[in-house]
Formats: sequence, structure tokens, C-alpha cells
Amino acid sequence: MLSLRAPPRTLSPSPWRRRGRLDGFAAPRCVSAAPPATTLETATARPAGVSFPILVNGCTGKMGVSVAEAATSRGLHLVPVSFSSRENLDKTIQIGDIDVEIYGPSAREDVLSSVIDEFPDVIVVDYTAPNSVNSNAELYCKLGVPFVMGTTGGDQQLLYKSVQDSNNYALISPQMGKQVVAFLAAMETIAEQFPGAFSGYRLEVLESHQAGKLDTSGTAKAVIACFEKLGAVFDMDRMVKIRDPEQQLYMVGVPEEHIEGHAFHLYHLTSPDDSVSFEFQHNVCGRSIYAEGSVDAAVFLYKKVQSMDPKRIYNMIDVLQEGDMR
Ligand SMILES: NC(=O)C1=CN([C@@H]2O[C@H](COP(=O)(O)OP(=O)(O)OC[C@H]3O[C@@H](n4cnc5c(N)ncnc54)[C@H](OP(=O)(O)O)[C@@H]3O)[C@@H](O)[C@H]2O)C=CC1
Ligand SMILES: O=C(O)C1=N[C@H](C(=O)O)C[C@H](O)C1
Repeated sequence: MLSLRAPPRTLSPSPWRRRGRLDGFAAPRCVSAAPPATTLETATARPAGVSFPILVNGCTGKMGVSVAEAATSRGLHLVPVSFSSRENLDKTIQIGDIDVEIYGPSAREDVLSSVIDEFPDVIVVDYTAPNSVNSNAELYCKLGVPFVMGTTGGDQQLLYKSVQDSNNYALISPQMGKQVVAFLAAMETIAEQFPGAFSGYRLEVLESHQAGKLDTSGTAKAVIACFEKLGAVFDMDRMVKIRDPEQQLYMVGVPEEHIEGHAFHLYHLTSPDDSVSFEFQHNVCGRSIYAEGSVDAAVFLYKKVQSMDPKRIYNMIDVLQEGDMR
């Protein structure tokens, strides 16, 4: 029998443990399997309405593959090229009937320049790693290729500065899932309208993701920024990040089949005198909502580029507000 070890830091008492399946309450878990991944067969059922070339960077990884599949399913033209942090990988990734060629860092600028020559309307979608956010963005800006940055982490201020300085088009968001974007939009709205409404409240945050996730959740950071505007007090060092599969199964209640791909977030607020508490939670199993949202983002950005919109930098709330999320 597996033992339940305490996470490095826990809330006291941990809301997940308090209501976890070990003590008989309904655990915050996905009750059914994630929606089936979009398949090539659904392409005809759900045409994108527009078609353009899309290059998905990070196709050796999980999000890259999911976005590339969702893009082809929506009838977009997947450029059969993607980049890796590894040199001489000599690898192709099969997406439907397309063989995507993987190139190492030394080839990326030449290869991307050739792609832009051949496909001047191309939109790049980036799902790589936190430590490549800024260097990849620099390259896209240098070559003037519009991009969707789904990858989280890196130096976000520098990322925005690179886009501003180059006057390139970009859509940047730590969260592509429509319903979570709507939650984030609601948080931004109340923070804007009622600053200080939660003045003095203590905020505690837990986030659980697959063991391979390298950074702290970008979504959690964005939500925390809203709670801070509302006056809540939060110490980023006390964020509870759960990456251990055993804890995810037995404490958080992540279904076993989603240990390799989930995003469970919990925000707990307590009043200064402990008499009032609030809890917000969003639990996602699998990656399909991000993949679909990323294609929505690419379609949105493509339209903005084609119409030469003077605004250059967007986020997913812009996409949601314009009714462009499926
Ligand atoms: N915005 C959103 O809604 C979401 C964002 N994310 C974010 O997306 C990112 C990727 O997540 P996920 O797919 O799960 O992670 P994975 O680890 O599965 O994939 C990332 C891939 O990036 C590749 N990579 C690393 N460095 C570079 C580089 N310099 N150039 C090109 N490729 C590189 C790695 O491959 P190799 O070893 O071959 O280099 C790896 O396969 C994370 O930052 C995550 O937080 C994830 C889900 C939703
Ligand atoms: O890495 C992930 O998986 C996810 N990353 C994003 C984040 O850092 O917030 C979005 C979601 O949590 C999934």
C-alpha cells in the first residue's frame, strides 16, 4: 500500500486533504475522462473558416503534438517543421499523415527564414520550455513572424518588451482553456472594480501538475496578481506546488489516467479574524482545452495580422471578448 507523504508545504488544514477521497468527501477530481482528442475525422465537421500555414514549435513535447493535431483537424496547413533544444536529433514526428521535421538550435534561424519565404502568412505557435521563451520570442521578432506564446515562464517583462520594440504581432497567454480564461477575465474584472475588497485576507494557493512541468503555474501567478489587487496577502514562497504522482493520486485526487497531464488549482482565502473563508478551484484533465484554445488564438492572430490591426499584443481575454473561442 502506498503511503501518503506530506507535501513540502501544506495549507493547514489542506483543503485537498480535508476533502480528499481518503476522508470520504467528494474529491476535486475529473469525474469522467477528458474529452477525446480532436481527430482528423472531425476536420470536416468543424472547419476553421479560414486557412493559413501554422508552425507549431515544440512538437517533440506533449502540447506541441496536441496543438499540431488540433490545427490539422481544423483544416489549417501544418508547416512540417518544428524545433528542438537538441542538435542532430534527426527525427520526424508524425501528425496525421504529415511528417514534421525536427531541427536543432543551430539550424532554427535559417529554417524559419526559409519557412517565412515559402509561407509569408505563417503563424507560429510556441509550446517549448520556460528557458526558451525569451530566445524564441527574440527570433520570431527579429524575423517578423507573428506568434502565439503558450509556453509559460521565462522573463515575461522582457518578452513583452521584445514584441513592443519590434512592433511584431503576438498573442501571449499562460492559459488557453476557454473556461479558465473566462475565470481569469472575471478575476481581472473584480480586481479592477473592487480593489481592496479582500484587504487583509490571507491567500493560500496549491497547484498540481504532471511531474515534468518545470515552472510554477503561469495561470496561478496571473490569478494571484488579481487577488493581490483585491488586497489579499500572499507570499510566493508559500505556494504549494505538487509534482509528486503519489500525492496527486492520494491527496489531490487526480485520476490515475491523468497523472501525466493535469492542472489542478486551488485558491483559499481567509479573513484576518478567521471568520470568513472563500475557495476557488479549477481542475483540468488532459490537454484538449488548451490545444483547441491555441488554435482559436492562432486564427484570431492571423485575422488581426491580415487586417493590419494597429494593436500588436493580445491575450486570450481579447480572443474571448471578441467571441472567437469555440
Ligand atoms: N498556455 C497554456 O494554456 C498552456 C501552457 N503550457 C506550457 O507549455 C509549455 C510546454 O508544455 P508541455 O508540452 O507539457 O511540455 P513538454 O516538456 O512535454 O514539451 C516541451 C518541449 O519543448 C521542447 N523544447 C525545449 N526547449 C526548446 C527549445 N529551445 N526550442 C524548441 N523546443 C524546445 C522539448 O523538446 P526537446 O527536448 O526536443 O528540446 C520538449 O519536448 C510549458 O511551459 C507549459 O507550462 C502547457 C499547457 C497549457
Ligand atoms: O504545464 C501545464 O500543463 C500547464 N501550464 C499552464 C500554466 O503554467 O498555468 C496552464 C495549465 O496550468 C497547464
